[in-house]
Amino acid sequence: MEKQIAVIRGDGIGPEIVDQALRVLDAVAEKYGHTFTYTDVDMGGIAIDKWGEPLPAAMLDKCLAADSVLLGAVGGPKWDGLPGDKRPEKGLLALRAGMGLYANNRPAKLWPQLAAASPLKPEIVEKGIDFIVVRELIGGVYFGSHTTAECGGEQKATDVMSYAEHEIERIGRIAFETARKRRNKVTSVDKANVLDTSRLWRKVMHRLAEEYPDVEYADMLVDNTAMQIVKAPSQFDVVVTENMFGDILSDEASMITGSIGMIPSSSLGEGSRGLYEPIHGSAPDIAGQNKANPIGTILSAAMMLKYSFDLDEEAAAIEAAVNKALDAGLRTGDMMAEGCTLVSCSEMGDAILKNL
Ligand SMILES: NC(=O)c1ccc[n+]([C@@H]2O[C@H](COP(=O)([O-])OP(=O)(O)OC[C@H]3O[C@@H](n4cnc5c(N)ncnc54)[C@H](O)[C@@H]3O)[C@@H](O)[C@H]2O)c1
Ligand SMILES: CC(C)[C@H](C(=O)O)[C@@H](O)C(=O)O
Ligand SMILES: [Mg+2]
Repeated sequence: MEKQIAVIRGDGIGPEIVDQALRVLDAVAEKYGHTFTYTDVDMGGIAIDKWGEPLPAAMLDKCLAADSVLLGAVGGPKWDGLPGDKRPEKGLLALRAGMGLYANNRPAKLWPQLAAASPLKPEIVEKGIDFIVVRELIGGVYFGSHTTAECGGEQKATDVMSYAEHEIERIGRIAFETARKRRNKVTSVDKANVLDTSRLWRKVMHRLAEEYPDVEYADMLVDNTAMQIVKAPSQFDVVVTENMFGDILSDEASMITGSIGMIPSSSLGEGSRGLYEPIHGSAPDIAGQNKANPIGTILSAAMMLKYSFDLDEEAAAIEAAVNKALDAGLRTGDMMAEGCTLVSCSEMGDAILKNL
């Protein structure tokens, strides 16, 4: 199979972790007789420095012309002072919207080897942590208008949150279909006791739940969900929610599985082309030190093989190679535990490559 992949290394630890994922993709290509070619795309802080904007139109075009897109992470303190529409993160939002990627799939699955790295009590961990946050990705407050204006002698800032029924329905369908392939349970998370967007969200989800009578359905308020994720995570199978709630809950969900550095994600729209990225950020505190955990990015590459290219066996081979590295007790600093061996980002890459 021949595939062309747009590669966005981005900022901070982005280049380090993406390089490890590309080594793994190359090894898979060689082993299974595929050809993967890569097109470099500048996005985020590096694009601001080079081109004056976080996602130049030509860079979005490169992504739209590719079969899929692999991303490290963007952002960092260097660009923090910039206005909202000029920041590196704006490039990421423009990319997601420009590619029409409304469905962000963020698995929170505990690798048994990392049970000791979870901050939860062992009796909670033992019950199992294996759920998916299905996050709406191109609507809500992220994409409403953002303004700051003078008002009565002080500044007033406004961010508008809105959702149309069709935006809720399409992500809801993804959640119900995903649940059918898993344990048949959807928890829809909202703030319907306060927000109109959430009341509409709930109405549309209830309509869909009637279409999927075989799927167990529950509503949950977002504050309670934040609490339930640490108290009893085994109750969740598919958690579907709007953009900002999904951003926050997926970081929380990642941490109970041991480390945010382990969690991959896929972002998909109508076609097979997707954006694959770890859920964490550019980790400026450890950037350039070869310390970052590359596994979230490597597993994102595996998700790309599976969801965009239908290469299930190849994706499973990558997951098995990661599993072996964890079995051997290799850990980057973020998930280090007693009795394990501390390795660098590239050494983790070496081990996963060897296991392939
Ligand atoms: N998708 C993205 O590109 C993305 C996602 C989240 C944050 N960001 C941006 O990243 C910058 C830093 O954000 P932040 O510090 O709030 O979040 P972060 O996820 O970058 O880091 C939070 C903490 O987790 C650690 N961490 C994250 N990924 C790790 C990995 N792979 N291995 C080991 N440790 C890891 C970091 O060292 C840090 O202590 C900000 O500019 C933010 O906007 C980008
Ligand atoms: C960097 C930021 C815009 C982004 C988001 O909020 O979606 C990040 O936190 C993520 O989780 O991918
Ligand atoms: Mg986030």
